[in-house]
Amino acid sequence: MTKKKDNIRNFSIIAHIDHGKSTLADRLIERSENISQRDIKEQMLDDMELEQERGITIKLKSIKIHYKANDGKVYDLNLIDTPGHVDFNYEVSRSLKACEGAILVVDASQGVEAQTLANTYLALEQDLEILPVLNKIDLPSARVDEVKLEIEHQIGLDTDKAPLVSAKTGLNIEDVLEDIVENIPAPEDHDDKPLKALIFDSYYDSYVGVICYIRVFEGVVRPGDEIKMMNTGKVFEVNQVGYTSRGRIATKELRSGDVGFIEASIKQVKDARVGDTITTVENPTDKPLTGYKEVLPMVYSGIYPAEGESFDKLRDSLEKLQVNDAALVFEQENSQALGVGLRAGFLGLLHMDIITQRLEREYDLDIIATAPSVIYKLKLKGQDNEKELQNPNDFPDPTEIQYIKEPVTISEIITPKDYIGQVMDLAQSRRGELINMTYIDESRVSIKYKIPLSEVIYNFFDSLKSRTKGYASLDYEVTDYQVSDLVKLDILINEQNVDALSLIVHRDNAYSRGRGIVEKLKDEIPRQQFAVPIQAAIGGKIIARETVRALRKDVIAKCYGGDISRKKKLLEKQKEGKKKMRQLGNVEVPQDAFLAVLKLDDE
Ligand SMILES: Nc1nc2c(ncn2[C@@H]2O[C@H](COP(=O)(O)OP(=O)(O)OP(=O)(O)O)[C@@H](O)[C@H]2O)c(=O)[nH]1
Repeated sequence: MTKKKDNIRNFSIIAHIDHGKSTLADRLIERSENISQRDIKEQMLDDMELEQERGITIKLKSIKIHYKANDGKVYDLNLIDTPGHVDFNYEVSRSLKACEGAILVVDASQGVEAQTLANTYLALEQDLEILPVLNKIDLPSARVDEVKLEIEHQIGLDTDKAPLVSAKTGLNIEDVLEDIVENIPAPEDHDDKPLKALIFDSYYDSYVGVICYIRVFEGVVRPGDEIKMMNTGKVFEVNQVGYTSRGRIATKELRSGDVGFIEASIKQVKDARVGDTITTVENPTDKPLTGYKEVLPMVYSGIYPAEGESFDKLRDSLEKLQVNDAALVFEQENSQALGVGLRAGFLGLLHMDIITQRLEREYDLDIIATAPSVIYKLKLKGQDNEKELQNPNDFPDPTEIQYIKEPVTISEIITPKDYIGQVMDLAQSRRGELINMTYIDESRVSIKYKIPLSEVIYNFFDSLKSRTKGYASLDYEVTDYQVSDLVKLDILINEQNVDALSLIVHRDNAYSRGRGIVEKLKDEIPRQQFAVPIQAAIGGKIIARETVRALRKDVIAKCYGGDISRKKKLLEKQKEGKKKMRQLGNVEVPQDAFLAVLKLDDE
């Protein structure tokens, strides 16, 4: 039998969003012997500013907790943080692979939700021991017994001994730590084998280069070792190894079973990709760990500097973000309407939102993002190969198309049964095909649909939330490509095609999308000296039209001598409108108009 590293436990915390994962992590870390209560920042594992504001976990990290258990022994508990959003599922799976077990946090007032299940499945795929914990038992709305039953019925986990905690007040936190020590398997001892370590996160630091967070499965790694990334083939010399606790703490080596970091003067995270296997050049292991995947962007959008901003600054800023984000890709593109910009690929809309917000906040840039598009597969007549298509402006002449395929998802929606009707309405309006519907308990159902990805990314989640008063949850995965009747929808302002507003849509939705957009633009575009027609068209055929009527003389002249505050208001309004205008031909269009197209809702 293989020897075990009996003083080590490697675990993650998994949960549905907002069920208290980060709060519980903080409480566990507080119990660590070498960190005093005072040093704990709120939400210690989520230390990026944006993460804190949005209350979500984006970057993975690990932290070592020294815990003296009831058996009198001191354990190294390595807590590995996982992001909580579907966009980052691959990273979640790599983090879980680094562990032997997972704490499944379930909010005792909310019960099992879509992501509770989805994350549990991810953990089961990695063969982890899963320990359920009921959180928020301090809430009057907590329904411990019911939620225990839900966990037993839906997930099949025994909840008899599940700790009942309040991460907020710290109640029963000790039970969780004891549960970890007793029930999560210790890692195996393979110190004598060649090095085999998994990168489960990598992060760029401007002083030391990329810091790789790793789990060593076999062998030992020390400073001075020449290491090789088995999937990318890159070779580096290790400068330092160690673990994270209050900060990064250097050690002389990391051995099998350990979780820690490696620094090796690596310049960009692309060279130390999440999921890659590290071995040594001198004594390499024969096979890399399984499950490595190069993360590929799912949605693309044009990112343009706003009026008065420099393109070079935009490109430099995105390059800086890319150093730390292997999933972010971009290339230059030109728009007639918006000039030189970049076409960037993202894992999903949240990822896109995070990047655009970071550009605005950390790099102080004003940008315009065009409507996100998924990646289509296109085959032209007389050609043998499919091509990828993600920019509406590359849409070919329809007569040349043999077929276009679009990515489709399996989407699981969990909702209270009172909202089944609304959910089905929504899914059907988004070209959803029902796969099945199962009752989770008397009050809630899980509904599975096959829905095109483009429909899921287009406000689906927000519409779902508003139709179900926030109760429904969503999880989706792209499973397939299917042939679809897609067209390019053009938007014309003052008879000129605005390429940055073009979209690829399903023919059945083209009319309503076109109508929605022209109506929205009519509200967004201020009156000019002349009437401005706004049209939506498919292949030159106009399908919707609105007109922004011409301005009547000076707006202020009318309230001459009148109420001064009203006059001020008007002026302010004009000024605000002026602030972010974009000249399209001879029409001034506010930048917000581009956003309006993105935010368009069908409610
Ligand atoms: N009443 C009560 N509130 C809690 C408890 N644990 C967490 N919360 C609150 O629930 C909210 C979500 O907690 P987080 O720890 O941020 O949840 P999370 O699961 O980490 O969320 P993500 O990182 O966004 O996935 C916060 O407002 C917490 O203060 C608890 O035991 N009782």
